Amino acid sequence: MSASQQQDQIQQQRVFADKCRRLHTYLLSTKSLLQEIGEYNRSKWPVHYPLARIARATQAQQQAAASQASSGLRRTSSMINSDTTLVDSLAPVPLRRSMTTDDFSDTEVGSDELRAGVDPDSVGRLLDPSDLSVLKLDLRLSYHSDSDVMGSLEESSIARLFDERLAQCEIHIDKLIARVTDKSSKILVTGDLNAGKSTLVNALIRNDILPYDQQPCTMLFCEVVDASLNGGLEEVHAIPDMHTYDRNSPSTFVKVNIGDLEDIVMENDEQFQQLKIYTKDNHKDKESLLHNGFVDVALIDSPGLNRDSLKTTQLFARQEEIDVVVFVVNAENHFTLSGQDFLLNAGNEKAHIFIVVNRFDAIRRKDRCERMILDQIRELSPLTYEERNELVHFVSAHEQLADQRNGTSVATSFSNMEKCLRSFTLEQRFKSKLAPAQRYAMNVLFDIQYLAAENVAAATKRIQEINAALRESMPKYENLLQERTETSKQAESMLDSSCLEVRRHTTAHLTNTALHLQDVAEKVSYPGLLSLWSYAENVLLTMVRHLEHEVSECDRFACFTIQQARQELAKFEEARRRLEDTSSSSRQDALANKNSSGIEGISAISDDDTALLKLPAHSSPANMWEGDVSASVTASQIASIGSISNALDTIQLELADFVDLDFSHNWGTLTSISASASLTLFASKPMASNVLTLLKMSSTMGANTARRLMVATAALIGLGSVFYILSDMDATVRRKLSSRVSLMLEEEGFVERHAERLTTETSRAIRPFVWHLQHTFQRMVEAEEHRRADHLRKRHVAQDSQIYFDELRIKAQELTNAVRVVSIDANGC
Ligand SMILES: Nc1nc2c(ncn2[C@@H]2O[C@H](COP(=O)(O)OP(=O)(O)OP(=O)(O)O)[C@@H](O)[C@H]2O)c(=O)[nH]1
Repeated sequence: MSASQQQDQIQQQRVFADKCRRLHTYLLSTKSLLQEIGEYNRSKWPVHYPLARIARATQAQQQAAASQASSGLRRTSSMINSDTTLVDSLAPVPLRRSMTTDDFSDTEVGSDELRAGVDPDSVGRLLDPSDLSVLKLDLRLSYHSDSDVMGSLEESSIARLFDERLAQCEIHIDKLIARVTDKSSKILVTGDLNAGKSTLVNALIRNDILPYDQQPCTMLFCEVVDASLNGGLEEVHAIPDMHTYDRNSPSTFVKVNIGDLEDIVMENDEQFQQLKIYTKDNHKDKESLLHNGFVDVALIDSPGLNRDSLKTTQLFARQEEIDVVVFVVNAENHFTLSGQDFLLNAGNEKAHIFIVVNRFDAIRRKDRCERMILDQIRELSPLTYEERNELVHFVSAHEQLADQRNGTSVATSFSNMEKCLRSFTLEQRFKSKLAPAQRYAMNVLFDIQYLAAENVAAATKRIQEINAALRESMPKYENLLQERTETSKQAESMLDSSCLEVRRHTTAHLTNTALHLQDVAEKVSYPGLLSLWSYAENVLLTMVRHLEHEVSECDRFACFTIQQARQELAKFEEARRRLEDTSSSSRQDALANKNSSGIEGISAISDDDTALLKLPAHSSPANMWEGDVSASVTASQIASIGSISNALDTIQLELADFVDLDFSHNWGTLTSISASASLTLFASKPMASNVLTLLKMSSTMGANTARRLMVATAALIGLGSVFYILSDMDATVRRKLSSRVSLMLEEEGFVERHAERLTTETSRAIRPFVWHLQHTFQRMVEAEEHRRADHLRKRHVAQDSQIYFDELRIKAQELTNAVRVVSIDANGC
């Protein structure tokens, strides 16, 4: 190698190291974007995922694939079929069509639309559902049944699935980071059983170390590395767990004698995951793969593809850590179905595969074989076919080994293959090592842009919907406030007027009753002087009964007033219910519309609100408005009347109730009883003046005459008085008792007490209805306010999300451009 060539290689390694560093940084940034989105998805805004559109696109893709499969190439072997789901989920998703044509070559990724970020046209392209790749949710179980099933998935379930997908992407990025930072290159040698993989590895390192046989023999992965990586010691380490393996820690592996290698390779019973073989490359010059002076290379010999499904799955899983895939084809068999399937899947991440068609020595018509295999490669890996001169080689590893043993020169075809492989591994390390990481990062970043644009649109739509809902509900809210104020005022005023009416009626009615008690007593028949005592008792009882009756009358009036007030309040309640029904039905209509438009967030609020509108049990007595209010009022009034009756019962008949010396109240009666002229004369004057008149007369008539006259007069007066008293006895009883009862009622505040009692009862009977009305209105207002506050809160979240996703889209765009530039200035590195 000339000095200038060496300079070139050093320069290339420097550029490569710089690319690794930059890509490493961008992968970390991409990962932190994913973490940020995950956090946002979990805590603030469930990422809106265009599920239905993606389902439709997926179905279309599946149909297209099915029709392609039925008309053309079969993709899967029977052995792979059982693991398709697992394999698909492990394999990275292919880059979008526009990005796969040239594997990030300058001409392809440097397209104007990508350079400029996402312009309106490219947003249109990004919004194509089929464009979502890495972050596409794995919902194939639902796809085949019905796309509507996917539409029925709840937002929260999708958010959870999306979160899991993000976590998977982060893990994959971690592996890519490990790969980018890994200074060594790993070459996986794979292919069908008995294709000659082990023989090829031996030939490549000029060392007959790996066992080979006509029968299938390689049972586990054998990684061959230069002994210099083990302090120059040639050793074989059998490793049970690759994650814990450390060559300096003997507990993490079992050292195997090289002589026992064949046994362990052929009969591994799943005890070991891998063999690490530290050996010497017997190349004489610096053309050696393992020993190239620039980078540590590992050659990994793998079990045959169609060995068993577990091994095949492991092989697919290992692709992430593999830089170069050398696919060994048996020239006698061409590509088997499992080989075809492997190439198709490997192409998802590695656009270029290094293909070695081995056992070419056994082929008689070589040109025909070559043509047929190249035709297959064109179908399976077009990019590899495009570079077939460098990437497809027809060799005989077996002959090569024999030549080495014999010390004869290496066949041209084989040495050409070695040169190309070295070049592919060393000089095109970007393609083999960095491009998969770059491709994956680009896919993730495109997906982020796509989802960010989707979410900006979803947030904008939600803001518009919330604004419309707020606008629409504003007049209703104002109307509700007005209705509440007016109804409350009217209900209060009805309560006050009812109480006032009852008080006024009770006061007037009972005052009048107390004034006319004597009239009531007159209705009691007088049985005569001999039954005077029982007459007095009857009079008293009649007055009490009358009083009770009149109080009852007042109570009935109060009941009637309460009923009327309740009926009026029931009308208010009816109007309120109508208002409530109208607003809830219009809200349900709005909800139905919103749900059909796919915005589920609002429905969640409204369910809460409906619950709020329901009154608590204690505030909404069952059939409150249907009950008979009179019952409760009557119950209380009886107790009150009882207390009034008891007071009257304390009145005892007294002698004074039967005698009334005050004649002034009924002179007419007295006149009729004293028929005599003298008495008429006396009766027309006060007693004192009568006596004076008598004294004057005595001076003119003489003393004896006057004395006789006076005695006669006195006797007459006495007799008249007695007669008068006896004949006026019933009136006296009525008069005296009525005045005593009146006096007692006055003293007890009979009228005021009943007026107060009935006013209180009326208030107590009506007040709950007023409260209920006010309370239910208040609940309606609160529910509406809660709904409005919730709308505002959701709008705030949507506004934040709008800004967040817009910024996220820009960040992802910038990062996409930065990641893309890593390959633009590749300059052949
Ligand atoms: N004629 C011919 N035979 C070859 C060639 N390469 C390998 N063989 C033979 O093919 C048989 C299988 O070779 P291996 O290297 O064990 O094949 P393999 O792909 O590693 O086999 P498994 O690991 O079991 O899948 C052996 O007998 C080899 O000698 C070749 O180029 N020409």
